[in-house]
Amino acid sequence: MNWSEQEKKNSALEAVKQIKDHQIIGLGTGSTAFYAIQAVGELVKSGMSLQAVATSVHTENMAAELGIKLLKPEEVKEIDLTIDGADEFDSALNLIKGGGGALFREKIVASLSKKEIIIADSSKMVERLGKFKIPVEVVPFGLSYVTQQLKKAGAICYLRERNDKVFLTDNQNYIIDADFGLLDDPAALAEKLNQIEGVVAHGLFIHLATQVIMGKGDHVVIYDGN
Ligand SMILES: O=C[C@H](O)[C@H](O)[C@H](O)COP(=O)(O)O
Repeated sequence: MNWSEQEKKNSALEAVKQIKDHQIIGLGTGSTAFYAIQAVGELVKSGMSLQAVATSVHTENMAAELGIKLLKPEEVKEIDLTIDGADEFDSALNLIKGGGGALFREKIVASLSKKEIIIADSSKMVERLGKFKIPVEVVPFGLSYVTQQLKKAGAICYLRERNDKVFLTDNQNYIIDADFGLLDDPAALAEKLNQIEGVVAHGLFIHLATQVIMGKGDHVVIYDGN
């Protein structure tokens, strides 16, 4: 296992230690969340009674294979603890998420969660957010309008593709990867993006993370939010 995979795994295993019996757990999406989902599967196998809400179809499938009992978000009032990855985080624990396209469900699950733990390898920590383009999920009907509005706001826009086809999210929407450069004020930009009709969700997660657990070499560093 290379160093970044080891950091991902260490951060995931550290986060999973916070899970208690009978909790409802939010399961993230991506290559870091993968290790956490595996570890939750182990806890269930060892006899813990856990239920989970998944943030993507991919995670849903993985959890089902591991025998983790799944709930739909509409069936829960709140989630005790969510463990998810991020593409970037800063010292205020603001995040960019959505590299895998799961941002909308991830944001709903994060918003339902009493505790949102972000797990990451050390490459994800940045001084200023924005090197990673901001994923913006858009209803196909609104593509042209939203693209124009993002450009007006200063972004260079890339419609996400996969295998030479337009990428579709689990919600059958498109993703525009919006390059705003390095951000001076992520919260202000998040507010601006929230105002655009046709935007389902964007990848700026402001004040949603309770804690970031970052793998660094062979240990982990824990950052707590305010
Ligand atoms: O849509 C995907 C999610 O936001 C992921 O949590 C994020 O892209 C980080 O993924 P990874 O752990 O694979 O770097």
